[in-house]
Amino acid sequence: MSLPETFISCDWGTTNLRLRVINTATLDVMKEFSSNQGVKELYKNYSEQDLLDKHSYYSNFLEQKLQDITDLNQKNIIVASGMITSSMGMCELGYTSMPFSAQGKEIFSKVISISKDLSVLMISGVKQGDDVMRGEEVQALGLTEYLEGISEGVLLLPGTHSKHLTFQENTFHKLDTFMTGEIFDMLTKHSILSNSIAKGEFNETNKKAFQEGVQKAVAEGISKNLFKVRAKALLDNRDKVESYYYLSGLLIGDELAYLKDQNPKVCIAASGMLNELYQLALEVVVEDRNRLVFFEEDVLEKALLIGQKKILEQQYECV
Ligand SMILES: O=C(O)C(=O)C[C@@H](O)[C@H](O)CO
Repeated sequence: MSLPETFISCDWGTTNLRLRVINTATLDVMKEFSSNQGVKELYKNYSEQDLLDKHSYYSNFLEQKLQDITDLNQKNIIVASGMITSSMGMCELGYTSMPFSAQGKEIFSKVISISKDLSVLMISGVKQGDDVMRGEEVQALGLTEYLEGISEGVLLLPGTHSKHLTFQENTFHKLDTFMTGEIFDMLTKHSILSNSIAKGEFNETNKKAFQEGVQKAVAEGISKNLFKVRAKALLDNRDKVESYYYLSGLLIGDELAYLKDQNPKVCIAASGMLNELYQLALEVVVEDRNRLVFFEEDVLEKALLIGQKKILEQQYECV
C-alpha cells in the first residue's frame, strides 16, 4: 500500500503540543498548530470532568484543533509521538526494549480510530535498564541520518528531561535521563534561590558566569555549590542575571561531567537557547574538540519528521 501524500505530525509532550500537516515525500510543513496545552494540562482537565471517557475527550480535543489546519472530511492519519502514549495521554502504550536500530523496526506502534476518516498511529516509548523515554526515540531515529560515519558515541537530546543515548554502528543501546530542565525550573521558581536570580540577556558577562558554573559542577558536583548562589548574592551582591546563568551552568555541567573522562564522540541536537548553552558547556567539559559533533538548529526539527515517517512506512509495509 502506498504512503498517503500527507500525514499529520503530532508531537505532544508534557507541556507542549504541535500538530503539523506534512508533505510525506518532502517533509515540508504545510500547516501548523501549536500550543502550550501539553498532555499534563489536558489530563488534568479530563480528570476534572465526568461527561466523556478518555478516548472521546482526547479525540474531541484533537478534532477541534485539527479543523483549522486540515479538511476533516478527507482521510487523515496522525502520527503521534511523545507523552500522548503515556498513562496521562490518549491511550497508554508500553515501552519497546532497547536496543533499537536506525530503521526503528523494533519500536512498536498501534493505530487507533477517532472517526471514519481520522486515525492515529501511536508510537510506543522505549525502555532500557531502569530508564524510559517517549518521543525522543523518534527524534533519535531521524537523527541516524545525520550520524552516518560516526561509528560510536553518545547522542544528547537536552530538554526538561535530558536524554543521553549511547549508540554503536547505528544502533542505540543505552539510555540515561537527566532531569536538568525540570530541576532548573523548580529551583528558579520554588526554591530559596529564586530571590537571588533573574532571567536576562545572555551577554559576555553572563556567559562567563555560566562557564564558571559548568567548571564548578565538573570539579565539585552541585550539592556543595547550589546554596552559594544565594550566599554570593548576599555577600558579594552578585548580579541576579549572572546568578541565573551560573545556576544553569551548575546544572548542565553536572549532567555533562561524566563525559569528561570518556572517549566517544558526543553529538548534540537541540534548538534555541538550549543549543547555545549545551555547546558552550561541552566546550568547557570536553578537552578534545574533535570529539564534539554539533548539529545545526533545524536538524532536530527535521529529525522528528524523518523518525515519524519511518514508523509510518513500517505501518504501510505491513498493511
Ligand atoms: O514515559 C514516560 O512516562 C515519561 O515520563 C518519559 C519522559 O521522560 C519523556 O521521555 C520526556 O519528557
